[in-house]
Amino acid sequence: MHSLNSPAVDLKSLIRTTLTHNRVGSGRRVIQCVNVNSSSTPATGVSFGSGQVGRARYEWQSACAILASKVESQQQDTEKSADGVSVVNGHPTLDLVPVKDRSTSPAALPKPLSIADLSPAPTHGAQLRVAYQGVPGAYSEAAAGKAYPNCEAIPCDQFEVAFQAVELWIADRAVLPVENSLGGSIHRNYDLLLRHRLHIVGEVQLPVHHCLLALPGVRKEYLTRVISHPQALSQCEHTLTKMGLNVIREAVDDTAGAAEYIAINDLRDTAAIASARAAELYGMQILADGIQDDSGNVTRFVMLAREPIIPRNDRPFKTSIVFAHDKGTSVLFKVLSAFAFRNISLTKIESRPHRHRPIRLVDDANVGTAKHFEYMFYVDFEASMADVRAQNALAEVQEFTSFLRVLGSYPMDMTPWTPSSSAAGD
Ligand SMILES: O=C(O)C(=O)Cc1ccccc1
Repeated sequence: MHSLNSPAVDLKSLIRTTLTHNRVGSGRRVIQCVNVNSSSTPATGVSFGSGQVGRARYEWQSACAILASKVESQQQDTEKSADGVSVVNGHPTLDLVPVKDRSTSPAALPKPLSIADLSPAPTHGAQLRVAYQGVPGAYSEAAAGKAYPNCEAIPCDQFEVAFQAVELWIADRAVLPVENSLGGSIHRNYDLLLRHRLHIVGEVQLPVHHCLLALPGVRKEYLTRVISHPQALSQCEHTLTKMGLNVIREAVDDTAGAAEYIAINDLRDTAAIASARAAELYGMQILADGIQDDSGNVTRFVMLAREPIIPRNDRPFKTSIVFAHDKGTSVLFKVLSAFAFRNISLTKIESRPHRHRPIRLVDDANVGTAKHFEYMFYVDFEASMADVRAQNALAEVQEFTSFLRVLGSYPMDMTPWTPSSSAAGD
């Protein structure tokens, strides 16, 4: 997949370049941020609701982080309860800054945060800072606005950067798309949830209404290429074919970034699949509106924070867990029955290859060697960790599993259902 906003970078080596790890005094590990980009143009965050509140990137870079063991995320830690600091989520309204109030020049829009910006913010006001992957006009930005209407949305060039922005206190929350009703799970983001130590503190479901965008004056017949986020491409696949477009599809990091790329490079043979807001921001025309294959196209995002919220029982909650077992998948039935016996509904189950032990070899002298795949299972269920049924179910699950972690217990998005209209006519 191409990254349009920045050249392809090896994140690990960038982290090594940007952050020097020292030991001080007692042997405590110190992560020292090096100002690698002090001459760069300041990046400002998009503010929802209350107008633009700029925050200069060089301000962030002026301070150094002393954050013991916060950067290197550890995998496979067992967390069996969720308690801590309260965070509110799930506000129903979307309150974006009107595009006409802002400059429409791409150069005036906030630049996505990159790994070079990962030094901590100075003390800040009450406005919540929410990191998302993409550039302004991305659906993740809209999800941030739905979850936290008055937040300052901070664009990041990679998901990894959005996670680290929260871990390093540059942002208070990260918003992460995890699944789509048409395209399915965004697998990479499940892996990131496991690799990092952030907690899921909320979810929002966003109806996604895709448009086909091109530069002004470009006609469909001129197009040879359509670029977008892989999820957006797959959500519009049938409609693109029905439209008779003879184009190659190319995956890029985010939808709005695709529009920005076309605008910056004056590409007259390329269209982007992105939001109407991205069209306005980057001066693109909408060639076709509502090109998702299904009008009920909805993406689920989760909000992440450094601390879990205190689970409650007075409104619908969901809990997300991940578990593994070292003796294959036979444990799955037992785990699922722990929920079934307590009448707890599962809303989602996903399996991902076990990163450290993807294959288990079982030798049978007579017939050869069986190669079993090993998995991490992600399960969402409809109960709060404050609910004794959920506590008992997890106590039982713990008996069967070699690894169990509660990713978060958080309020369900209960906003009314408003499907977006689609060109597919279904
Ligand atoms: O690329 C974006 O705009 C995103 O936020 C990711 C995405 C892509 C397609 C549907 C929903 C979210």
